[in-house]
Amino acid sequence: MDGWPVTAAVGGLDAHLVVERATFRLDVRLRVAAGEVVALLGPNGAGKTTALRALAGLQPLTAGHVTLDGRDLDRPAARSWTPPERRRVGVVFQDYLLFPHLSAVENVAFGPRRQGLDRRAARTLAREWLTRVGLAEHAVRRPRQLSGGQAQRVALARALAVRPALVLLDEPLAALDARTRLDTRTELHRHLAAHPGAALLVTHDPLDALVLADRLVVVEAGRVVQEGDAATVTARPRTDYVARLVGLNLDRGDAAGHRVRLRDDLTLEAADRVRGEAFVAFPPSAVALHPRRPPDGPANTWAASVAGVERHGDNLRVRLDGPLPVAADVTPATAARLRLVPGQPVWAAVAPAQVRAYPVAEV
Ligand SMILES: Nc1ncnc2c1ncn2[C@@H]1O[C@H](COP(=O)(O)OP(=O)(O)OP(=O)(O)O)[C@@H](O)[C@H]1O
Repeated sequence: MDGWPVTAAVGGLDAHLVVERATFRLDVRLRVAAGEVVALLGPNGAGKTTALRALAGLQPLTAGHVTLDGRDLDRPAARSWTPPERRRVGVVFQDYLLFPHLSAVENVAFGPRRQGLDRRAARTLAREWLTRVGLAEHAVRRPRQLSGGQAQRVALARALAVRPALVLLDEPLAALDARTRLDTRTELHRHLAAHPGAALLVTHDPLDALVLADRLVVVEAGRVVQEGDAATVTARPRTDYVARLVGLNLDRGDAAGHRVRLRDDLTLEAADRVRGEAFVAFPPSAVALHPRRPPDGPANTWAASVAGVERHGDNLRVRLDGPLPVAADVTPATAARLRLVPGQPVWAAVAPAQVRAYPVAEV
């Protein structure tokens, strides 16, 4: 028993997804309110696809439940199970985009037809949806006569045309080139914002998550490691994966007031006052590099060596070895002046005002 009330999800998704495999266990609780867009993020193999497949009904649960608008779709303990085609769930999956032998309008009309609409009404509805996604003039084309971006829009129209209580999108923009991706992202945002049901989106791209989602849920190794609105998750990462995703350096130590002791030989001064176990996070742009120990006081400086240098926008990103393995962003001029080559010893400094500290225990 997972102890969640059966009726909790009136108007949205309430799920406790437990899927056991030989070498992997997914155990994730998810709630998505009607009208809310949630992004599911995580590294390769974290269980994102397994979670989407379980919600769609393509992967039965081992335990837990999927409850949509107050109705159980899967609850092994009660032997309750609804097959995929009877779930009010629309999917936009990479390996399941469109029926290749049907035209765009037939693809979109397929779901409404199966829901009982007659042929003419289903086609009218499908044409309305194609107009809505800007593809009215492509209605009779087959999927192979469409560009990747157009096929993606038809797939979205097909998913939304059945008025799903939940729409699931698996990396909806991954296959698109940069320009198409930008336009499609903007359009997708408009359609998801207008969708009255719940929406769950899997992505590797933090930008997609920030633009499209109201809330982020991060999974690693089958578990939720962090969730919250974009502002909180990006400002207060709680795992290395999330820190990399949002581009921050992250470490943890023991805090007393503004001081956080990370190692015996390294204490950082932070902008925030915390007590007990704490994370510290700061951006690579806050780390200054010096050839020698900076003269103006020992606060937040440490000796390091250059592990590697890579391009990062207009600047260079320097990976440092030493007591604090962090990244520092420097201008090409600074890199040249410091002769930053692998193995080079440097001094790193970070201003206390730029170091955020927050408790490890979630409040
Ligand atoms: N059919 C399967 N049989 C057994 N194990 C599987 C199967 N499909 C996936 N797995 C395992 O389940 C785990 C989760 O895989 P899943 O595809 O859900 O991850 P993901 O987060 O979607 O990853 P990616 O970002 O790489 O798509 C992995 O360890 C994977 O190896």
